[in-house]
Amino acid sequence: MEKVLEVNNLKIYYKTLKGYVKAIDNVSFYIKSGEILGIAGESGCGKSTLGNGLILLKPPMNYISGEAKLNGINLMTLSKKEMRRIRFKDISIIPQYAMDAFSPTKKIKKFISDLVKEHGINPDNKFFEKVKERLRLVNLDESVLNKYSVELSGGMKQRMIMVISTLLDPDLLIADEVTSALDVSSQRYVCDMLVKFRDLGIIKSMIFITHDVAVLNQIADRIMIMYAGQVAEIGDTETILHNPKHPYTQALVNSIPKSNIRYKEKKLTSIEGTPPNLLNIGEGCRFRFRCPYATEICKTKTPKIEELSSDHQIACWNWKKIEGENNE
Ligand SMILES: Nc1ncnc2c1ncn2[C@@H]1O[C@H](COP(=O)(O)OP(=O)(O)OP(=O)(O)O)[C@@H](O)[C@H]1O
Repeated sequence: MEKVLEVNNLKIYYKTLKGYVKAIDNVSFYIKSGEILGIAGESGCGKSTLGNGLILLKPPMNYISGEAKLNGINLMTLSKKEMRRIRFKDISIIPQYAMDAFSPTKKIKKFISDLVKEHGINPDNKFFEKVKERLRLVNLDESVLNKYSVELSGGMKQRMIMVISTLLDPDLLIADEVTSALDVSSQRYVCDMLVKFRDLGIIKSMIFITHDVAVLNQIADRIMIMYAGQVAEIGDTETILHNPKHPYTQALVNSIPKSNIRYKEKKLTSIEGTPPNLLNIGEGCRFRFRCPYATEICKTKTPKIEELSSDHQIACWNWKKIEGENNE
């Protein structure tokens, strides 16, 4: 099994005047070649810090320890120059709010030309033939190249961004909240397109970040659930969405409106409380303040990642007890 990305005990903190915000705190996971890993969790759990940190570690982000190896090379210790060579080509990101990144004063063609020139690529006719081929793939007419971004709809812009971010066929694409500003049918289209990009080998693998765990049913092979800067549970999509073991994953999945129940009729079971402040946060399970199953050990010791199978990991002291109670 070829691992495109291997993250081990990664810690990325924000340095602030009051201390460290422990946004990524001892996070480990991997992504196999050809795989789409969904990352979900509430706002502030560290999803974007993880995605952005893999691409560009910039202040106040501080790399503390651990590793994130892309094809065996630890991204965390690369120089700025080395990272610039890899970015866009080997690892690429569609950042949150990417749609706002287009310049209003540049036509799309000029925007693309300037971008690729920064990465040492000559935007000649041959290059634009490839761009047009990719545009056809996402059902965009090549005339969009001569338009300004304001002339494109939200869905068109998102498709344009998918094309641009994958132009150099990166091994790993990080898609951060790419569906959150879209209506349901555009969401589905974007997911289908990204899967197609993977199936065609344009990208090898992908991290798909979202606050909406339900979307992952359409796109992810495996899912990593994060809570307050740490991993709560990782498993294949079927397990996470239909047989989760961590109480946080269970609460998150229970809050998904079921498709056979009309939204208004379904009383959503929201998770009471809010995530903890990550500033100088200490030991103990970070979910304990909201967890109905928390016990003494949860207050003092951070749960270790336990391997239920090679593809299913969980960080909860009490998952077996919870399972026993649920089965009673
Ligand atoms: N520049 C910063 N300085 C200090 N703390 C920050 C900074 N950016 C983010 N944080 C904190 O880091 C933690 C993780 O934030 P992050 O944006 O990665 O979460 P997220 O899951 O992507 O949330 P969202 O979906 O709202 O972007 C949060 O506690 C957040 O307040």
